[in-house]
Amino acid sequence: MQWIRGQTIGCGSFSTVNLVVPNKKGFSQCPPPMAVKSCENINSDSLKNEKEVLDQLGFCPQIIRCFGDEYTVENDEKLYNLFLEYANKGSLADQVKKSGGNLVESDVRRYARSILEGLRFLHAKGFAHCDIKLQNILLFGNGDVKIADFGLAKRNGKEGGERWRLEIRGTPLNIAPESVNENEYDSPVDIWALGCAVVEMFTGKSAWNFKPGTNVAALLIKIGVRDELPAIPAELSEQGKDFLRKCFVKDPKNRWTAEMLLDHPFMAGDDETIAMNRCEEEASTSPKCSFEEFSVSPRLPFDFPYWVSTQSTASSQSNFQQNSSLVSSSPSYVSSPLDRIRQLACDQAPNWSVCGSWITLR
Ligand SMILES: Nc1ncnc2c1ncn2[C@@H]1O[C@H](COP(=O)(O)OP(=O)(O)OP(=O)(O)O)[C@@H](O)[C@H]1O
Repeated sequence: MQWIRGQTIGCGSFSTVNLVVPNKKGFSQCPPPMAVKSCENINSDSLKNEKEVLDQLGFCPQIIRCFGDEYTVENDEKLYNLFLEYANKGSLADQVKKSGGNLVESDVRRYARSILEGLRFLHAKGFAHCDIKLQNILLFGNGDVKIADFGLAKRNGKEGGERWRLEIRGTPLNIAPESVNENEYDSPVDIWALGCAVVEMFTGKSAWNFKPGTNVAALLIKIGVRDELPAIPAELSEQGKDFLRKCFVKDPKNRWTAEMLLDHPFMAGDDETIAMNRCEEEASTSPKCSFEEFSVSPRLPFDFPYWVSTQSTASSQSNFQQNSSLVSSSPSYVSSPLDRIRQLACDQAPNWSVCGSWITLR
C-alpha cells in the first residue's frame, strides 16, 4: 500500500471518507491531496457505480475528480477504496452552517451557477446525478465548487428496474414529482433538487414544510399528486423567485434544463442589480407571503439522508450493471400516481424500521 489512511473527514450512508497520507516510499512525486472513500467490498455497489460514472464522465471543473480505486484488507475485512480529489473546505452544507444557518443571495447565486455548470456537463453526457443536496456539493480553498457523490447516478432513460420499485433514490425532501409518481429518474430530477438546494441555502430550511412525525404518504402526495409547490422565499429577489419557478415545474418536460437556467437573469445578474431590484420590490405595496408562515422542516427528513429499502444492500452487482441489465424488463406496476404512493408509503400504519441511516419500507 503506497498510502496510509489518515483522519476521517466524512461519513455517509454507504461509506467513510478519510484523508490519504502518502507513504513517501511509494510516490516518486508529491501527489495531489486526496481523500479515500471506503466501504466493505460486499456493500460496494454504490461506490463502484460512482467510479464507473466518474470514469465515463471525464474531466469537468465542477465535478469531483477520481484518481482510481484499490482493494485493501484491513482488520481482516476486504475494503473497496475510491480515491478522490480532496475538498479542503468541506461541503456546502457545512458552509451554510458556518455562515450562521443561511447564505446571502449573491453567494447562493454563485454556488447555484457552479452546480448548474456541473449539471450541464453531466446531463450532456447523458447522466442524472439523482442525489443533489448540499452535503454532496464540495468546496475548495481556491473557490472551486464541485458536485460529488455519484453513487446513485444513472444513465438517462435507463429503468431502475424492479429493485427501485419500492425505493426512493436520494433524499426524499428533494425528490421530484415524476420520481414519486412514475419512478422516473432522468436529468430533470437534478433541476428540481437544485431548486430545493437553492431554497435551503437561502433560508437554512428544507424546501418542503415537513415536520418530524408527519405522515410520509402525505408528503409524497403533496409532491407527486397535488398542485402544491415548495414555498418560494419572499425575501429572494424577483430573478431568484423566477429562477425557482423554472426549477419547480411539476412536468419534467416543461422544467427548464441546466443549459436554459444558466442563461436565466438570476445567473447573469450582478449584485448591484439584485440590490436595486430588491429596493424596488420593497417599495411596492404588494402583500408578502413570508416563508416564516411555514413551519420549520428538518434539515434531513426523519433525520436520515436516505430512504431506501434493505433489498438494495443484498445485491452483489453494481447499480450500474444492474440498471443496464434490467432495461428490457419494462415494469408494469404503475397504474396511477396514487397507487405508486400507496406502494411507497402504505397508509395503513406503515412500519418505518430504521437501521443506520436507512429506512426500510415494509
Ligand atoms: N473528496 C472529498 N473531500 C472532502 N470531503 C469529502 C469528500 N468526499 C466526501 N467528503 C465528505 O464526506 C461526506 C460523505 O461523503 P459522500 O456523500 O460522498 O458519502 P456517501 O456514503 O455517498 O454519503 P451519502 O450517500 O449518505 O450522502 C460528505 O458530505 C463530505 O462532507
